[in-house]
Amino acid sequence: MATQPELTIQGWGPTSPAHADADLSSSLPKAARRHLARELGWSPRATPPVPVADIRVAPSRLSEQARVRLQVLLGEQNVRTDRESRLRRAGGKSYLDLLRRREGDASDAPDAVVLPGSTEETAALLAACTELGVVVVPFGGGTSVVGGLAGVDPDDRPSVAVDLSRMSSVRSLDVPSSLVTVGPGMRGPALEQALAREGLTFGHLPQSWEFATLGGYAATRSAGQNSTGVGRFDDLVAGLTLATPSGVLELGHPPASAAGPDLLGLALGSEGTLGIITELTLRVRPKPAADAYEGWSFRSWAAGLAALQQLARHDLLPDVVRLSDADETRANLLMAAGGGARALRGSLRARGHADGCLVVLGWEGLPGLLRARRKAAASLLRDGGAIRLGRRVGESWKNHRFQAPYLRDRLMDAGLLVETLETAATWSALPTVYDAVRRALRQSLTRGGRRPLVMSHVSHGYPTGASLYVTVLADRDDALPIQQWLTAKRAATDALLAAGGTLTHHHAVGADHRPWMEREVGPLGVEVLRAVKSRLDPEGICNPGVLLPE
Ligand SMILES: Cc1cc2nc3c(=O)[nH]c(=O)nc-3n(C[C@H](O)[C@H](O)[C@H](O)COP(=O)(O)OP(=O)(O)OC[C@H]3O[C@@H](n4cnc5c(N)ncnc54)[C@H](O)[C@@H]3O)c2cc1C
Repeated sequence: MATQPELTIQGWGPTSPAHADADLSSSLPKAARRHLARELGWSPRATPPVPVADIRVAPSRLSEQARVRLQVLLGEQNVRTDRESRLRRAGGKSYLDLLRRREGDASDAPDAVVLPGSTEETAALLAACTELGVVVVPFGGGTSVVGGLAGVDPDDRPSVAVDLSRMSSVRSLDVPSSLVTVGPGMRGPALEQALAREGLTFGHLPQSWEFATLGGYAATRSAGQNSTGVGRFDDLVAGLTLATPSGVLELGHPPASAAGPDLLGLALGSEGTLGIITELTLRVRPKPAADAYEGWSFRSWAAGLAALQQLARHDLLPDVVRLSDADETRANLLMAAGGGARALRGSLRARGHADGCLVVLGWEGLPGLLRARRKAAASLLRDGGAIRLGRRVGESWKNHRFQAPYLRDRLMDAGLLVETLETAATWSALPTVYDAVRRALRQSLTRGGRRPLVMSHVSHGYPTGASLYVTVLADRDDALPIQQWLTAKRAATDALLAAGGTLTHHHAVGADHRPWMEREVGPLGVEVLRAVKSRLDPEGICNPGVLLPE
């Protein structure tokens, strides 16, 4: 089991503090900084995080009796109550998480961190915690952006973060069946490395790929940048093991079974509320023999959406599809430094696409098939009014696909609110949802004449619709930063649901979306989920603060 780098406490990246020597001027070209200042009415100001040593962590509430019991089960070194271990497992990486950590607040840190090494140890741990009245919060990569690790318990019992990093290796590989079985703490880079030796790939590439875990993806029903082609994470799970306080469930029967409702679906997206995923069997595929990433431009958002809908209808969606609206396109073009980017901006202006919408398409697979799909799609795109910008734009996106979270830290350092939200809608509802979210965010975040910048893209296409991903930047209200975002998020969520969007397309429910869960699945739906939970987790110790409404 190789050691995986730890995520920094107050931001993104493998070191702490993240990229300490980088600042906004070295991270963002001058033209992009000027654009942001103009759009937002914001002047960069230094708002650095407090030193990590000053972050407040309350004393552990785990009793001596509980600590000894867990140590007997897992070994002394796998039950940790030191400040550093607890601080590193406090919450996730949403804007609110980062704000709190940057301000020196880690009051949500677990009382201890425990590291089971097997399904049997995990099951025994859950049984012991049920008896002891200790809450368990599974901890994968700690990249939740919806408060999935908040550990809030209505009964205020002590809590342990169950760190799954000891279970992070490939357990078996069945090449003829294209199946790999892994531990839940494994991350994408390590899995890809192991599969590459056999000419295989898994291909799930969310932006958090460097740090998130396979167990976390399953627990949140994640989607990756290539999900239009390879499928969402839940499509790629052939089976899993779920350790619960009431016993162990082995779910999923590849290649297929008609034995009643699929119980595997209960574990996918369960966010640690039913138990802990201790093993996953995943579908893999041969490494693509060829790929082609390219850029196209539409004159308008509406034209872009219509063209993507045509591609979807004719089963011609590429493996990666990202259509940016005019605001996101402008910002992306300004962020790309160098002569090539300047020439591209000039050429778009000359062709009447100065306020156009960029779409990145990524194709992967066998060369002949790839050529045929691209050719057929190109003809539909041209019919829809698109102009081809070539491979350079697509390759540039591909090369920078994991960079945005690093930039977020620098923007926060300079006094900005930076957050994202996401939804999905049918092709017919998508334009309304887009308008509604933008309006709600703009109304909520405009203050003193300063407006936010709301940038969106459509990605993850389906025959029936697509996901909508929104990035919002605004001048931060330094007096009430948390309240500022909570108000905006509430307005945006109400608006997108009213317009026909889903509560979440891939970030999951966590603590943040709980208040709307009943609206998504209905009161009876919530009761069904509660009934399952009370059978598997009778004392309600499994991540009580998420998914199900209070
Ligand atoms: C910068 C950034 C970019 C992101 N980009 C994407 C993206 O492109 N696509 C996407 O889908 N998401 C994205 N996310 C969100 C996040 O990465 C996903 O939700 C991911 O699936 C979480 O995985 P994790 O291992 O970090 O889980 P954690 O954050 O550790 O946990 C998430 C939830 O799952 C539970 N959990 C974790 N492991 C297990 C387990 N083994 N058994 C049971 N429950 C478990 C936790 O208790 C928690 O409720 C992004 C987040 C960040 C910060």
